[in-house]
Amino acid sequence: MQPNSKNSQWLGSQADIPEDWPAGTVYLRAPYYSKKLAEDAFKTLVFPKSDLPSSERALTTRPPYSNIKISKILSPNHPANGQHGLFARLHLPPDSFIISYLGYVHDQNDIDETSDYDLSLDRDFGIGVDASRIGNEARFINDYRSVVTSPNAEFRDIFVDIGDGKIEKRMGVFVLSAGKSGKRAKGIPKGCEIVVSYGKGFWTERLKMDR
Ligand SMILES: C[S@@+](CC[C@H](N)C(=O)[O-])C[C@H]1O[C@@H](n2cnc3c(N)ncnc32)[C@H](O)[C@@H]1O
Repeated sequence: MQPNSKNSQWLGSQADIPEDWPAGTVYLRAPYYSKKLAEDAFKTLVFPKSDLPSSERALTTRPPYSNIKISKILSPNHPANGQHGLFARLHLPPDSFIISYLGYVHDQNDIDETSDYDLSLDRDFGIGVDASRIGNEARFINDYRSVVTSPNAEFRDIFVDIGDGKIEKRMGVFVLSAGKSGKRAKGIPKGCEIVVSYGKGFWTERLKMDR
């Protein structure tokens, strides 16, 4: 994998690579942009700080992430038994930011239809982030179905301050809010698995491919 003009700081130093990281998958510390990504699409993702709407807040985030841990699932009742999942290393309060989802940023002309790690980043430009071969800890987040009764985290747009006066739009993983009734006020307790909803569409496509 070679850097191109759209990429900087994408490869982690060896010191950043987390325990249990799979051999053969590249660990990223920033998104890796496809060289086929059109310039106008790229400019909607990386833009001057002065263009960030005043309603938005810029985050900073980089490894090592002390709040989470990749672990192998060793529970016969878990539908992803034998695979990995992402777990809270400490208590994660409601609405708190967990990590950004990093991977190969691509458009619809450059898509791996078989990937189970491709997350939509910008619907207008048809941009996705595919973490099947390159990514960070977020690629290990499982779907809540048949694991627990409901998700405890979700994806939200985030804006990251990447220095040099630039902002980068990414997908971030957040703990769900406490909810009106406060039933999620606990957030995610230490040791619990972080799970999202992939959406019914993920599983319908999966069933079609399995046929
Ligand atoms: C984005 S990956 C999640 C990380 C994956 N467990 C791993 O170790 O690489 C998505 C894949 O995880 C598995 N998976 C995630 N959630 C699942 C669930 N609720 N039930 C069954 N399989 C699940 C499926 O194999 C799915 O294709």
